Amino acid sequence: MEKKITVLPGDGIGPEVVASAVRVLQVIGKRFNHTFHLGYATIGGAAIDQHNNPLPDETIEMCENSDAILLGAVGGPKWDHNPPELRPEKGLLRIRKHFDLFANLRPVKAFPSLLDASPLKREVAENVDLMIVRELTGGVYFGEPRMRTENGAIDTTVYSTAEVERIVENAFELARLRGGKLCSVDKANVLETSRLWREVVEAKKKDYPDVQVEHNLVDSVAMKLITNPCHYDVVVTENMFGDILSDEASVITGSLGVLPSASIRGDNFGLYEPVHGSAPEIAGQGVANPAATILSVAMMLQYSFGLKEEAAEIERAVSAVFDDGYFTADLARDGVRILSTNEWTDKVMNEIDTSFVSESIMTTYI
Ligand SMILES: NC(=O)c1ccc[n+]([C@@H]2O[C@H](COP(=O)([O-])OP(=O)(O)OC[C@H]3O[C@@H](n4cnc5c(N)ncnc54)[C@H](O)[C@@H]3O)[C@@H](O)[C@H]2O)c1
Ligand SMILES: CC(C)[C@H](C(=O)O)[C@@H](O)C(=O)O
Ligand SMILES: [Mg+2]
Repeated sequence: MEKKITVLPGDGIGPEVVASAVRVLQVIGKRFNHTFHLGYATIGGAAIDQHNNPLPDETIEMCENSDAILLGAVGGPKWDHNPPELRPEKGLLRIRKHFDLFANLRPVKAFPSLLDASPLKREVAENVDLMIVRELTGGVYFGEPRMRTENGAIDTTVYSTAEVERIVENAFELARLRGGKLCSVDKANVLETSRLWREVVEAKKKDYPDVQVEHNLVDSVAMKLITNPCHYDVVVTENMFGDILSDEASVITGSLGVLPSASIRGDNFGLYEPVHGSAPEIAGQGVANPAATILSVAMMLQYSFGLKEEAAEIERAVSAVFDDGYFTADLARDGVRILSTNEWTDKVMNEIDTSFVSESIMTTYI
């Protein structure tokens, strides 16, 4: 198979974890005989510095000519006081909106060898296997008006019925393929958009008699996700609730550094990025955990390219390296071996192919 991937390293630890994920992609390409053509472009703070624009036109153009996008992370203190249109995060929001990537899948799976790194008791965290389906192109992130007023500020949560229907449908389909359980999360006791959300879920559930549905308020889910995470299979929710709940859910696994994500829209195209951010305080030190970005590549292989065996091989390799007792600093505890980002990536590559990679399978286009 031959595919074009646009790589957007971004800011902070973004370039470090993306470099690791690209190396793992190379070794997979070699072992399974695929050619991945990579084109690099800027986004976020790096793009502001070079082009005075967090999402330059040339980046959009390269992505439009690709089969998938791999992104690191954006943001950092350097740009925190920029005007809203010149913030790194604006580039991320724009690329999601431009490509209509409305479904953000954030799987949360406990790796057995990481359980001791979780602040939760082993019996609470083990066997967790849930999927947060976060609506990604609507809600308060994009609603108008948004502005400063004379005596305050305004943000607006907006959802159309169609926007809710498509994400809810997506979640029902996933629940059908997984454990058959769907928890819809809202704040229907307060918000009008949440009451619409609940109505849409109720209407759609007639088409999915095989899926068991519950509605829960977001504040209560924030608590139950920690006290009883095994209860959940698919969790579907609006943009901001999904953002918050997914970072919260990462503590179950031991580190935010292991949570991948896929942002998709119903065809094969998608953007793949770790759930975490640019972690500026550890950037440039070679200590970041690349697992989330490597696992995001696995999601790309599965969702955009239909390469299930290759995706499973990456997941197996990551798990095996943890099982062998190798971790990055975010997962440090007594009795484990701490490796740098690159050393840990080497271990994963070795798991996949002991002879590593030939540069010839990689070509840079554009
Ligand atoms: N998708 C994205 O690009 C994205 C997501 C979240 C935050 N951000 C941006 O990142 C910047 C920093 O935000 P933050 O500190 O709130 O969140 P963050 O996710 O960058 O970091 C939160 C904590 O987790 C740690 N961490 C995160 N990823 C890690 C990894 N791979 N390995 C080891 N430790 C890791 C960090 O060191 C920090 O302690 C902000 O500018 C924010 O806007 C970007
Ligand atoms: C950086 C920020 C805009 C982004 C979001 O809130 O969606 C991040 O937190 C994420 O989870 O991808
Ligand atoms: Mg977030």
